[in-house]
Amino acid sequence: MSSTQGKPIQCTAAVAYAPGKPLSVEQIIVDPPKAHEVRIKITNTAICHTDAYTLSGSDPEGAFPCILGHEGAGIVESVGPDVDTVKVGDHVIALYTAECAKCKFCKSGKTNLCGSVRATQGKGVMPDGTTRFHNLKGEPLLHFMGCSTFSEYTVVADVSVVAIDPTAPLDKVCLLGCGVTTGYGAAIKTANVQKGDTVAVFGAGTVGLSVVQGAKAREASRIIVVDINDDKKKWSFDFGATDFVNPLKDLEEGETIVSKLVEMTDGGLDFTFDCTGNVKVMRDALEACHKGWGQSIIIGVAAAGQEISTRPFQLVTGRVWKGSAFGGVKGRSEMGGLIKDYQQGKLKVDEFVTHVRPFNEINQGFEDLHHGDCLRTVLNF
Ligand SMILES: NC(=O)C1=CN([C@@H]2O[C@H](COP(=O)(O)OP(=O)(O)OC[C@H]3O[C@@H](n4cnc5c(N)ncnc54)[C@H](OP(=O)(O)O)[C@@H]3O)[C@@H](O)[C@H]2O)C=CC1
Ligand SMILES: N[C@@H](CCC(=O)N[C@@H](CSC=O)C(=O)NCC(=O)O)C(=O)O
Ligand SMILES: [Zn+2]
Ligand SMILES: [Zn+2]
Repeated sequence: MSSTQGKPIQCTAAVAYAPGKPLSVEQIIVDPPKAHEVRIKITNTAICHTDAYTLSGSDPEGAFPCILGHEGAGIVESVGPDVDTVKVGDHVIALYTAECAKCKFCKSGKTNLCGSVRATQGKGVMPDGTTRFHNLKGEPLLHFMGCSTFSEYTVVADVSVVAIDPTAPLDKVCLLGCGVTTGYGAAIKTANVQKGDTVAVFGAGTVGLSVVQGAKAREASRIIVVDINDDKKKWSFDFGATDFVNPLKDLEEGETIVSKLVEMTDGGLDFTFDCTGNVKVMRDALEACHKGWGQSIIIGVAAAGQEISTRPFQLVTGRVWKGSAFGGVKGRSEMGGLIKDYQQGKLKVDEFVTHVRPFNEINQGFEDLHHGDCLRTVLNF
């Protein structure tokens, strides 16, 4: 039993008090876990583009003040009553896509989305409707995506955490909490890319490059990365791309990115993936699909008020628009397999860690995201 069990803990966290404002690195109080809750000592967290999106104020679910962060790993400090899936000392990854194994979604066998805690998660509270965080003035602080990994200690629902092999390095596998799993899973689960398929990936960030490595693992014949930043070219080839197209530089007069891709692949792609969150790119990605069967997978998160559009004829003629959350991966039952793939050298993770910073440099970590030389910044507590 830990000496802190059952007691509030004072620790460092980064509080998002208002959209568009830097995070405030300060001391907060983290209450003990209630029934079916787990308190985790976070050792490492990375910053995902989605954290920046919510902090910017573009997220319709964004509620402040809150503690952001959802790509984190750590060690269980204590558990509340009725928790039997993890125990004190377990090494864990927080899951923004819960898996309860009991709800209609989990039992359907058709989706990795779980209905057990999603409604309260979207409101920034624990399943009982309250928060476990407050600042030193006693003001409550909201949770985020059921994870809130930008705090040295966090409390999550027991369905939102998975124990992992303790030999896996937490400062690397924290990336399996979102970006790497999302892209890799989108290729191998949502799209289920097969040997010989042609694939185009729009946006060569951590998510897009993870799609690339999933497509490569499935032996896709052509993996074309489309990105507006030439600095992403080398990484694209390193992760398995066969071609790189920069639509700002590589198009002839009269050519569009759609016509270029259709021409490169004799009629269009078997699979395309949007990993940008830009709705115009989503349209291009759909329209670059092969007539009759091409599927376009939307992964990117678009700002509030944005909508996708295309001519319905694109769908009438057999192209399919799909979405993917957390790569279609069921976190509690499938994370162990991804960790094994990583440990056996089949899944690249370390290569995404381009920047490492102490936790108190978190605001500089958000700045890193805007630079072409950054895939992921990992923060150490
Ligand atoms: N559905 C899900 O489960 C998840 C969704 N996401 C979402 O996925 C998206 C990608 O995340 P992440 O990889 O972390 O983000 P990044 O910002 O690292 O990657 C996005 C990439 O797209 C490039 N890009 C921007 N605009 C265009 C364009 N018009 N055409 C081609 N490329 C473009 C960016 O270039 P530049 O660097 O020059 O801006 C960057 O290289 C985000 O929208 C994120 O919110 C993330 C995780 C899970
Ligand atoms: N809150 C946003 C929705 C954001 C979103 O689509 N999130 C992705 C994960 S992004 C991770 O970095 C997701 O999994 N969505 C499924 C879900 O249940 O949230 C909004 O309201 O637009
Ligand atoms: Zn994310
Ligand atoms: Zn469920």
